[in-house]
Amino acid sequence: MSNQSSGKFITLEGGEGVGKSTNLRFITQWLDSRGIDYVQTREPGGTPLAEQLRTLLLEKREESVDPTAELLMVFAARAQHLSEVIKPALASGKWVICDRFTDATYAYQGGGRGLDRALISQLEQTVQGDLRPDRVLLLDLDPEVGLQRAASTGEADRFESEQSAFFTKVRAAYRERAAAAPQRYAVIDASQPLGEVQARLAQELEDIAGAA
Ligand SMILES: Nc1ncnc2c1ncn2[C@@H]1O[C@H](COP(=O)(O)OP(=O)(O)OP(=O)(O)O)[C@@H](O)[C@H]1O
Ligand SMILES: Cc1cn([C@H]2C[C@H](O)[C@@H](COP(=O)(O)O)O2)c(=O)[nH]c1=O
Repeated sequence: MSNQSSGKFITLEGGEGVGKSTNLRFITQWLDSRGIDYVQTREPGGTPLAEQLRTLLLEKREESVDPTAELLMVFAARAQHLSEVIKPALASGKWVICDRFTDATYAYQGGGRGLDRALISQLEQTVQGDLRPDRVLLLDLDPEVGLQRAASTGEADRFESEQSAFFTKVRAAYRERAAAAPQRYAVIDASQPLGEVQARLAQELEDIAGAA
């Protein structure tokens, strides 16, 4: 079930370097041009506490991070983000544009780390109840190309430093989820020139805005 308020909950997903930041700017310009009231946020993060958890999750460290510990940190940040930011915004009728959400958990912790999807689903239900994004905009790209693009934007974090097999599994998990619920996912070929990616995003936004 999607959210019950008048606001729309849109998430932007994909592997590393697929163009999320670039396209988030396009999405917020589109919303501004329509006079739609929105909150732009991200995961992990979006509140001071959740941003601290983000730093802990992304920074490279000597100690290896237990996958279940990683999973619980992601959901701890999400619980805080939902109660402080996402739910209040949706309840007040705003759109929420979130850079990653629980699909990233299924992709990175489920696909990449190999954690049990049933455990993720249990935590999802506990933390979110029935709240799910109205539409997931999935930027799909060969991870090799994405990592090359990401390399141009700064030093690799703990996730970006994973082996290529990890990102192959992340991409497969995203695509699998999208194929299982095509009405909720827009899979956008992010290898296309930016203008074409953004034309497709605009179509999706029109469609979401037109939906009841
Ligand atoms: N469709 C595209 N074609 C070619 N280059 C692109 C395209 N989209 C984005 N880029 C470029 O790829 C690089 C990474 O883009 P961006 O920072 O938006 O990705 P990101 O998904 O937010 O990355 P990260 O995972 O590092 O946060 C930037 O230099 C951007 O200009
Ligand atoms: C929400 C979420 C995120 N991650 C990972 C995926 C990325 O490598 C980083 C976030 O950085 P970016 O700036 O969005 O690229 O966190 C994760 O592993 N699990 C999650 O649920």
